[in-house]
Amino acid sequence: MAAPNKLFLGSFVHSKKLKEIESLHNAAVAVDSSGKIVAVEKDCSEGRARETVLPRLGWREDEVEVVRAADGQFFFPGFIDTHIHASQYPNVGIFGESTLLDWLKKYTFPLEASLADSTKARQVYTRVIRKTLSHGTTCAAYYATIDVPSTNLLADLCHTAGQRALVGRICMNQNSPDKYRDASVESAIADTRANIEHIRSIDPSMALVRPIITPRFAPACSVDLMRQLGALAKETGLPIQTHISENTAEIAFVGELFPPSVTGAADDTYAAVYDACGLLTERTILGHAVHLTDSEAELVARRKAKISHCPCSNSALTSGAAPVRRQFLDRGIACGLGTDMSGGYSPSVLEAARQAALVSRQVVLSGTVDGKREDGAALSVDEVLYLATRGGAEVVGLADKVGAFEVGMDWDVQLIGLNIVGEDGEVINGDGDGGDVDVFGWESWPNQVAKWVYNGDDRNTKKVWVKGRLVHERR
Ligand SMILES: O=c1[nH]c(=O)c2nc[nH]c2[nH]1
Repeated sequence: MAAPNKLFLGSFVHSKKLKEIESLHNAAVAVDSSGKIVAVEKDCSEGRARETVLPRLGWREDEVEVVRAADGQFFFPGFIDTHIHASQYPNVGIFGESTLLDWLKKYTFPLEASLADSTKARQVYTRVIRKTLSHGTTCAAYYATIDVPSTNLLADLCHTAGQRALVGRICMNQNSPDKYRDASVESAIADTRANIEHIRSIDPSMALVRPIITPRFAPACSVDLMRQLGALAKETGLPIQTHISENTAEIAFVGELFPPSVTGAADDTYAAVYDACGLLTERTILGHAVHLTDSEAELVARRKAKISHCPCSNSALTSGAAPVRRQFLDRGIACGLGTDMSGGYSPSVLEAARQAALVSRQVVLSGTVDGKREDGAALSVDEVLYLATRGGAEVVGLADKVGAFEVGMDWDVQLIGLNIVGEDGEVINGDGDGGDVDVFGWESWPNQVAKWVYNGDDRNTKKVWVKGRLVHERR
């Protein structure tokens, strides 16, 4: 049976631009049976919506499902996690004192290798999808593992659960454990193609799930492998995801492994290595980019590659504080947020937004970076929410499809609920499960949203839809 047309009523909050959040109250948004927004009406009561909007759309009242945001609730675009390792979820919060290269060896490679067990993979991936949806993540750029069947399974599970996803089979053929690496460049390419074919078979129009070419990071890939993956991306037009300049030891290792004589690059910088291999494209998502030099950032901007800022992980693994404004935003580089679970300790993009705001203040406090003052580095609530939604949409190549309430976009949305505190100090609305965000009634809308950003969690995410389909409801 076709999904019904839907009419959403109440308050809507979304980013218009990087520095501008818009709140619409007493508004109506109509969503057709394919999940597309077909009308956005400001100052529109339910009665007016029924009298004018529905007839204009040719919709019969009795065929329309009406969803109302109650007092203390508002609709907000779904979050986009631009960098998340689905396979690492069981390790979330487990990183000890390690930094990137020893963390990979001690915690990460053994866990990823173990997911070749299909029972374990199903258990972990099912949980990851449920968990991220419950935190309002409507779209995720997932790294899986090198194993084809379980990576295919992740794609299947996203498709069934209704989560929009980019799913990547990891490629790594050097500086990796003997039992967890691609046997050859040929097998890595063949396995990547097999994963691409599988995803095309379950979602031929890539409406929900699409493949993404995934060289893990330069140290784990030979030049030949990176070049062939660059060629595959060109041949297929598919996006690419990888890591760049996360940690200073990693960057030094890249310099040792890939001198210009090996890559043919102009220099031995990390970005130049990827560029020489055809991996720096306008469809490339670069995770981290904490320590890019100015000339690397300029190269990234020229190639129109995108950046996933992963503040939780950058702090947890002591990688550094990325100067987001100076290096990315001021250069016009598209930037979104990544949880980078389990380098990051949380599956929540809201947590990543909060940490992006806090880490940006650490960048200010650091005074100077490379002799440059960082006074303007602090990111506002409006800016981190932009990165979590519209910025992320641009990073994953869906800027015209998701991230805001605009006619023509898909209804990928979360319903947020906050506690309203009555005169007796008790919460007077909701289901008694409203989390930590208490609203007293005198806060402006921007301040209510700020309270959600700094104190909210999955208890505030009451419902989640992707392409108009309800994919999570908090019980
Ligand atoms: O945060 C990270 N997580 C990883 O799994 C990884 N692999 C390479 N570089 C990485 N960084």
